[in-house]
Amino acid sequence: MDIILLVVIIAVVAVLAVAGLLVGRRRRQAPPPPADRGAGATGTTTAPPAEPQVGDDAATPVTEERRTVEDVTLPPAPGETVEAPEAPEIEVPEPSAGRLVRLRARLARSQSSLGKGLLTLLSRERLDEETWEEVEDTLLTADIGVGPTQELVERLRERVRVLGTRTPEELRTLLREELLAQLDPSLDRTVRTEGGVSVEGEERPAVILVVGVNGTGKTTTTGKLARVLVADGRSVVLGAADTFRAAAADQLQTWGQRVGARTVRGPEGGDPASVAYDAVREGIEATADVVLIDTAGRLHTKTGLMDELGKVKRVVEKLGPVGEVLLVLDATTGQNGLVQARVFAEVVDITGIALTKLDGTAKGGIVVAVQRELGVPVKLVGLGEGPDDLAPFEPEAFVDALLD
Ligand SMILES: Nc1nc2c(ncn2[C@@H]2O[C@H](COP(=O)(O)OP(=O)(O)OP(=O)(O)O)[C@@H](O)[C@H]2O)c(=O)[nH]1
Repeated sequence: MDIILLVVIIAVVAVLAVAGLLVGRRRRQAPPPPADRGAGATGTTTAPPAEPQVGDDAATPVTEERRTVEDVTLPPAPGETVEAPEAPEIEVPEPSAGRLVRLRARLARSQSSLGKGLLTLLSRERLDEETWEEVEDTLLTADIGVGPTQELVERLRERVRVLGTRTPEELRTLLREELLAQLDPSLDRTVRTEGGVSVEGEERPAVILVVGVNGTGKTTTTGKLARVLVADGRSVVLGAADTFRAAAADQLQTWGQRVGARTVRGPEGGDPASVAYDAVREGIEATADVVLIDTAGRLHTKTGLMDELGKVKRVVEKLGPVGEVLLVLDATTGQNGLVQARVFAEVVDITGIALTKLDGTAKGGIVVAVQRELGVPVKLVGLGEGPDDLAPFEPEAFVDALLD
């Protein structure tokens, strides 16, 4: 009998000890503060209580209001249609035709010292040596370059001499013609967006490589160009081959999303050529009209740049031809821009120039200088930070704005 009593006592003590241990462990696992549970439920009295979390103490009383079936989002019943989450609104950019005319006031403002300055000088009663020197200085200050300046001054002197007396109208016409001649209006300035054909004879989207030093507005220009192309009825795939900076890919993707263009990107620091290849493949699969590839220009040595851009081009050309290599130059950097242009031209065949930030400099003459330097036309000009502030370059509209 005594033994049975002893066994019962030992069993009771053991059960109590085990129960004590369990309760102690639970207490140590502090439950999360109520505010952390269920984002959005904080601060409101009507919000449904949060879902219980793993590790919550079942003994903690639920003091919040009970949720009703209306408060809980239930999974759809079989066959029930669910509304898709709202897609980001796609913008309809304005057509590219006539953009330069729209932006004319901006050009007139920034370049007035060139156009109006020249007109004022040429309207002087006596055109002596000193005045011609001032004409020359005005042209040089506007970064037209030494060769074109000498040519222009020579031609102006000759024509003014032949003209004799000059009316303001005659002077304007004369200056307009001579400035226009320096811009060479006969150059083909269309951005090449016709698709190509692969070596196997299959149709391919047009491929445009955008190159240039970082900070010139390259990524912004690629994004703006996507808008220009979409505005003109082309479907576009973007390739974020500037893999050095994740923010550049994010920036490009945002531009793309705004006009419904997909952006192909790779890991930060990944192989730019591989991103470019994937972008073109995506363009082929999606039967896009144009694949626009933003490349990196952060390379300090010419060999590095050559290796990288050369590789991007070679790899892309395995899929189809590259129709256009656009060099982005910042007009505000003046002669430095020309140095960059020279380096890039040695590395890759440039087919067109996009000159940015013309709204922020009086040095519009760089258009003439860079065309002369590379023998390649300026095809696009950037005239502001707005999404539609990139315009196809039209020499006539440009000169008219200078002389406004
Ligand atoms: N005023 C003006 N600003 C411009 C123009 N084009 C670009 N920008 C600005 O120039 C700055 C640099 O542009 P980005 O596109 O970031 O330059 P990036 O060359 O791609 O440089 P990374 O992003 O470092 O590769 C941005 O603030 C643009 O808004 C232009 O035509 N006019």
